[in-house]
Amino acid sequence: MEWLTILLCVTFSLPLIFMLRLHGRKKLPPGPPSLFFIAKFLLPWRRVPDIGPMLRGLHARYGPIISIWFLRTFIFVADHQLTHSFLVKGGGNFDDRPPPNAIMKLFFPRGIGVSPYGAYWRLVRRNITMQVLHPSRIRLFAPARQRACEAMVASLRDNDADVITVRPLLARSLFELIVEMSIGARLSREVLDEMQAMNQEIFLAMAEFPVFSILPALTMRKRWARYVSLREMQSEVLLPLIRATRSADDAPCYADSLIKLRVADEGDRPLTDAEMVSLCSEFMIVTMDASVSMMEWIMAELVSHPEAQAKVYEEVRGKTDVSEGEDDLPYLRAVILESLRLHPGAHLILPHRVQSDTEVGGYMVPKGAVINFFVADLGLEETMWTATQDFQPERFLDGGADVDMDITGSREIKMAPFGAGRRMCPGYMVAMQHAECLVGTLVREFQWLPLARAEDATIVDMTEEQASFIVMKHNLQACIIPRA
Ligand code: HEM
Repeated sequence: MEWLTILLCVTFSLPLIFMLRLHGRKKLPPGPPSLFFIAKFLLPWRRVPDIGPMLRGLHARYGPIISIWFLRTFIFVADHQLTHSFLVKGGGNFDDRPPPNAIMKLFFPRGIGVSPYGAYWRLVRRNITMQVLHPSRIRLFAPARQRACEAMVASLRDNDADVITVRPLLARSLFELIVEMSIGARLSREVLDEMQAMNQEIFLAMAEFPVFSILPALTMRKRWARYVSLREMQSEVLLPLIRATRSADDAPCYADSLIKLRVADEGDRPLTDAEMVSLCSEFMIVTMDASVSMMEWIMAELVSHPEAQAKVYEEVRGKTDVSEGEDDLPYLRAVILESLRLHPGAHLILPHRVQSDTEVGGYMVPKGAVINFFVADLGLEETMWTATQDFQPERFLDGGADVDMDITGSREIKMAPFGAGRRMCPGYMVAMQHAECLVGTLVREFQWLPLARAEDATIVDMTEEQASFIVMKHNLQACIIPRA
């Protein structure tokens, strides 16, 4: 039944789409015919992230900026300078977001990431930046980081398994930390398990096949009903935690700031329950997988490169608190940057929407168009980097070619794992600090070795898989030796 509905929707949309594509074709960037795109991308088994690898081929054929018509103009950009022109030099013209798809609207209806450019977005963005992610606030969570690291090390010491699977270990420690930062609670293992499972289900829903997110009530009735009940559960679990009374001795958490926030433009009203649940779950769900994937790749590179691991160890040994953001771990910071260059997380950053007609690179970029930035290959571009395939953290250290690389891209974009411009990820500093803290602790306490396989005892399988992020196809497994 679901199949029949999809087929009918697509069939009846085709003539209209084709006519609309012809209209307005003149000055747009080149691109494949809409029909080709629909036939390839809107197949029922496609998932949202599948568009990344498809775009690589389209850019190779049509150039660094392409357009595709599907109910509106979609522009795809895969070039350092053009990305900089849009996101950094473009003023406010590209800082809007398109309306969220049905799944994002259900789970995060008033999240920062999906909010259109305007007063509400400025309010909630300023709030998270100043009240939670500002370095002075991050410092207050040092005890929480310490607890998460100690629990992680204890779980490894108590574990007598020969082989450690790294991802779930990192995911649990980071989740404990993120929960404490967002709702100020230290939850039991059972509650954390339940919340992690629920969040994972919501996260996977975000990558559903695009047609499902266009017409969910028609195309995926059963699944949609499940998602609606998940959203209800999400509110039931989170609201009491957000509204709970917290001790004045604890660091002020995200929920505290949301309760105090007032929307001045709307009669100075407080945030609604739905808004607070949206914002807290955005903090807990959307950011988790990106951070865990980043750390798993970093660990994989360190297991593959024992000489780099030894240098990280030299830096962190003897430090009780690894990384309090004092720039005192230059080599580990360089390892993180090098890993992000090679494994940038996602093919595309979040979509932006054009606010007024503009000409860029000789092409018309019309008002209302949705612009996507294909950032996955920026770190491998041979015109920008040397030895692109090699793992060389030294490039980011004194004397290295990229010592001045600016991850915010304000001067120049060389890689953009966190986006750039006014809608750049506000959590980039905390994400890197958490990586320093967790990875640094793992290396301080244990030596990490590849699995001893008969064929080659030094190889880690770095094959990528396109999930919601670019993840390791085979979760990193390693052997550990406690450091003396
Ligand atoms: C490795 C971890 C992370 C990666 C790779 C990442 C990446 C990104 C990217 C690419 C964007 C879109 C930028 C754009 O549209 O130009 C974004 C947006 C965002 N990120 Fe992150 N992020 C990470 C961790 C975090 C963390 C830890 C937080 C918060 C605690 C966070 C909060 C946000 C928010 C709220 C937005 C929406 C910004 C807006 O639309 O104004 N992220 N992130």
